[in-house]
Amino acid sequence: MARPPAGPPLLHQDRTSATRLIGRTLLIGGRLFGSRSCTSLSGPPGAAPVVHRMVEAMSQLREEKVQLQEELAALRERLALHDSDQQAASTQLQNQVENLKEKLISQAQEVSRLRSELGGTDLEKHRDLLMVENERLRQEMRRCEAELQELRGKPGAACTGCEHSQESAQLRDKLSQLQLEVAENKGMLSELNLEVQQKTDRLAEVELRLKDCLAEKAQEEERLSRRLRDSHETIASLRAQSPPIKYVIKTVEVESSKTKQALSESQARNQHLQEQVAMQRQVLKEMEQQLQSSHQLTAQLRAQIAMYEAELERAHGQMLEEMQSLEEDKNRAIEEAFARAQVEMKAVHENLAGVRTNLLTLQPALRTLTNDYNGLKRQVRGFPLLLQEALKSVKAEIGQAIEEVSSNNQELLRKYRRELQLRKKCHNELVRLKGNIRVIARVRPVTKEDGEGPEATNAVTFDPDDDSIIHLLHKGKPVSFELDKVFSPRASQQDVFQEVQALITSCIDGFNVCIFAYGQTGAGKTYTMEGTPENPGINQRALQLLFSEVQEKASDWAYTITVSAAEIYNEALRDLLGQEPQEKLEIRLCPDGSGQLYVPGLTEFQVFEFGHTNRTTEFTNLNEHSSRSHALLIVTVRGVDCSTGLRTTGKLNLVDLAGSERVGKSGAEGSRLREAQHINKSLSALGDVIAALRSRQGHVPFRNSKLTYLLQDSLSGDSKTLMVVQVSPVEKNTSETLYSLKFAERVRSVELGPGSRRAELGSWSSQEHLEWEPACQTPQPAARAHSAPGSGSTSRPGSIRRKLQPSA
Ligand SMILES: Nc1ncnc2c1ncn2[C@@H]1O[C@H](COP(=O)(O)OP(=O)(O)OP(=O)(O)O)[C@@H](O)[C@H]1O
Repeated sequence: MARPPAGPPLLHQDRTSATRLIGRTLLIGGRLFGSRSCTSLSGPPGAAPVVHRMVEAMSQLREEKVQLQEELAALRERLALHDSDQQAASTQLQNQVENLKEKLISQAQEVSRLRSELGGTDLEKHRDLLMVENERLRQEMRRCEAELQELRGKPGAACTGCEHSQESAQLRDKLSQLQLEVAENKGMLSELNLEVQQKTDRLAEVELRLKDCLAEKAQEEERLSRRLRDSHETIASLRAQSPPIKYVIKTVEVESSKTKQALSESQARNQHLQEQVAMQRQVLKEMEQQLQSSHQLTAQLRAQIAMYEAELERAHGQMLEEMQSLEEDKNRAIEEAFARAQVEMKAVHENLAGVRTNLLTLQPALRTLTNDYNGLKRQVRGFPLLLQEALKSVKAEIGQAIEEVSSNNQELLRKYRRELQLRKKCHNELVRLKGNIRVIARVRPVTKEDGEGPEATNAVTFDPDDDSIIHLLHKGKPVSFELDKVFSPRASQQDVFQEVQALITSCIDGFNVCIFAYGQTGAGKTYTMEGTPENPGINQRALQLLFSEVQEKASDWAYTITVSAAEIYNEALRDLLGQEPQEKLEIRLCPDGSGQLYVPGLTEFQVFEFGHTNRTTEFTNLNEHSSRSHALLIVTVRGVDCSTGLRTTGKLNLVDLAGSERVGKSGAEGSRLREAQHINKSLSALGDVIAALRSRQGHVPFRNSKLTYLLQDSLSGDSKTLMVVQVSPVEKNTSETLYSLKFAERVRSVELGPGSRRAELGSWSSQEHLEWEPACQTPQPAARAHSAPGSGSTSRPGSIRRKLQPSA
């Protein structure tokens, strides 16, 4: 029988063929046993048919026997084939196990080789080397430090100065640099140590795993070989037992499949182990690379250390050289110094000899000096006493000097005041000569009409050293004005009159004089000009003065004083002493061609009596008795020198102007408004005249108002003019005060020219002649020049202003 070709001992193929075999065997068995049972049951008792059937059965059995024999042969053949397959498979397994063993052995060898090559020994060696290197560097450092210390301690080092210290500093720098590098090396060493430790640990782990793998492999191997042995035994026993072959074949087939499965498992495990080995190899390779880089690093470090050592060596050499040169310098310097010292010593010795001889000659001088010193000492002891006496005398001298100085000061002050007076006089004289309008200011006291509160506070101050200065605080701003004289609220009527009396008396000498009071309503104009019965003002005092002056001169001069009183109310001039006070008067030029003005029909009283109170006053919001008209008191003094016949005429105009309040502020309306408008118009006309006079214009607009027309004589060159600007001190009136003071300053700068005296020999002018008879020729008491109702001696002095009833 031909054996089937030995195929690959694959488990799958074997399993299918074995299954087919078992199936056929069972089929054959079935028939076999089936036919047997049939034979035993169906034997007929007849001969022929029975024999026939038996023969048939026999032949059938023979066929079947042949068939079975063939099948058995085939089975045997197949069994032999199976045996050879199994043998091949086991051989293959054995080969595989052998291979694995070899591989394991080689791996173990490789591991041991790696261990021997790269393992702990080399790394440890490397580490040891680094440690040794480190130790050597430390020793080097210590040696450098010791040298440095030694250099510092050397005596010559101190005198070498800054060069040595620079060298030392350099060395110190190098040393610190080396220390730094050693520290870095130390760090790297510790890192390497750590790395080596990690690698050693990993290697031990790999070894352990390899050992485990080997043990597993050995176990597996043993198990497989045991099974193989079992399989062999089974096969042998199968071979020995051929009759129950079917069962055995089946068992073998089952066993064979299990074996195959185990084989495949062991192959898979083998695969896994191989992968692990490959991985371990990879790890080992990486470790090798790391070790390589560590080697390189170590080599670099070594090179650096060698470089530093060389540098240190060089620095050390340099330092030694420097020290040597310094030592030489020092020795040289010492020698030079020594030589110099010897020379100097010699010179000193020589000097000493000279000094000794000098000393001998100086001894007598010293003796005298000692005597002097003793004398001085005695003097010094007595010095405090001397000093005290000197101080006393000096103090006395100083006291005397101070007294002298203070008396001098007093004298100077007196002189200064005198000079001041003189200056004033000179100024006044200058003013007179220049014909300036003199301007004085008078500040009234705060009255209860001013009210209370911040509006009634004082806004005017004075200069204590200069009585011509007035300060005004207007809206928080201080403004100063300089006038000819400023009277504070404390000034009396007499004080003010004293200032103007010289001016008044000059009209006895034939001068025209004009005094007018200007200012805001309620600022005190009437008070200054008229005053009160108890405390009269300029008007009354002027008349009194004139009368007393005239009386004093009565022996040589015959004087006549006449008085007229007029008011300008709403631009109408009215006679306050006439019979018809409502009659309007006109101002005319004198027909004598003198250019003088006169008022025809104006009542003129001779003697010592004057004006009745026919002055227009009215209530306003500002002043209960506010004057709404300009009031004029005209005093004419005519004199004749009894011996020479010289005649003089002086006119004194005393004007109390109406209040310069603003229309809006006064709250006036109707007839009061008209009054205010007229007053303002006349005052602005006065301003225009002043402006024209200041700027020396050819035309002065005197005729623009009755007031300026009437005052034309007083405001032109023939007259001596004085303005009293009345000032309210309170805060609420500062705007008006400012305006008044500005106007006053403007008026002050007007130059009218020196006043001229009206004196002439011969007759009076026709007008005067008509009105006056000289007292020398017919001496009589005061006589009326012009008849007027109510004439006669009205000796009661009083206000020349009259009061009109509000309804008038
Ligand atoms: N120097 C002063 N001492 C005391 N009282 C004064 C002084 N000056 C003015 N007065 C008082 O102030 C008030 C106003 O004064 P006065 O009537 O003279 O003002 P005025 O300027 O004439 O007013 P108007 O323009 O309205 O006539 C009066 O009561 C007056 O007595």
